[in-house]
Amino acid sequence: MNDSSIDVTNMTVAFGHKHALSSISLSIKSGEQIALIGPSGAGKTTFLNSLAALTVPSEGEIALMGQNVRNMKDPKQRAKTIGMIRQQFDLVNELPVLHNVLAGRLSDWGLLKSLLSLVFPQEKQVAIQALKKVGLADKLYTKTGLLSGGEQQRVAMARLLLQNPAIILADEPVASLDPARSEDLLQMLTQLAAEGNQTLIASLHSVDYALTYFSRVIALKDGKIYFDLKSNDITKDRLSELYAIEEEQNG
Ligand SMILES: Nc1ncnc2c1ncn2[C@@H]1O[C@H](COP(=O)(O)OP(=O)(O)OP(=O)(O)O)[C@@H](O)[C@H]1O
Repeated sequence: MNDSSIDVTNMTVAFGHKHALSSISLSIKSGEQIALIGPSGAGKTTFLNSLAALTVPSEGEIALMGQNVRNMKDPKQRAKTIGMIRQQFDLVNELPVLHNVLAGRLSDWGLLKSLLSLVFPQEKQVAIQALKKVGLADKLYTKTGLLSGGEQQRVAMARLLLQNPAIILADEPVASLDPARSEDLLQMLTQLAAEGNQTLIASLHSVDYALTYFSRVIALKDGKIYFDLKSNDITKDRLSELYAIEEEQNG
């Protein structure tokens, strides 16, 4: 049975006196696709970073595939469990596209073999297949830094295909893309995750994209869950309340 579930219990993340997240509890089943929305500063990035073990909660527990994240020390196991696409893509600009995609195998192979892997034809074929899937087969040997933002995002997705984690986290994956490319990327990301039976959580600033591409939407506000609903059940009023700018009460 392919388990890629997530269970968060009473998670609080504090930065000094500031509570970026307060007592968050939720469960996500294997294969669910979830959009994370909410105003700036609501805690979306902090939530994703906590699942990826990049931020350590001050209280509470996170279980990925039934295992406590705190005990997941082995980088190989972590890479098989969680993969993250971030706004800055984390690609090496000086290297060709193909090398960046093969870096998806880094945790399996170590740096040297990943870089040398181009001499192993079958590994190269796997990377080429991934690049074909994201529509970049003609850019194998292009220097990654010369690609547009949208193309670089696709390289990051191809790398994720090679890493093949059980859970995919995407932090504002379309932030730097125009509307057509944003739709294209979200379509591809949700389709690839569905094909791989991977759990997907993507934070998005666009409510339209959240409602179009995701069946469940979790809204954060001031570090708390504001709502956790099926897309079909979300009303305009709830969204207006979520994004309302609260006036400072003076005097
Ligand atoms: N390393 C940090 N140190 C101190 N405060 C932080 C740190 N990281 C986040 N915060 C604070 O925690 C809160 C949540 O930030 P977070 O980046 O998670 O929000 P977000 O919902 O992702 O925002 P945005 O949509 O603007 O990216 C904010 O008030 C932010 O200033």
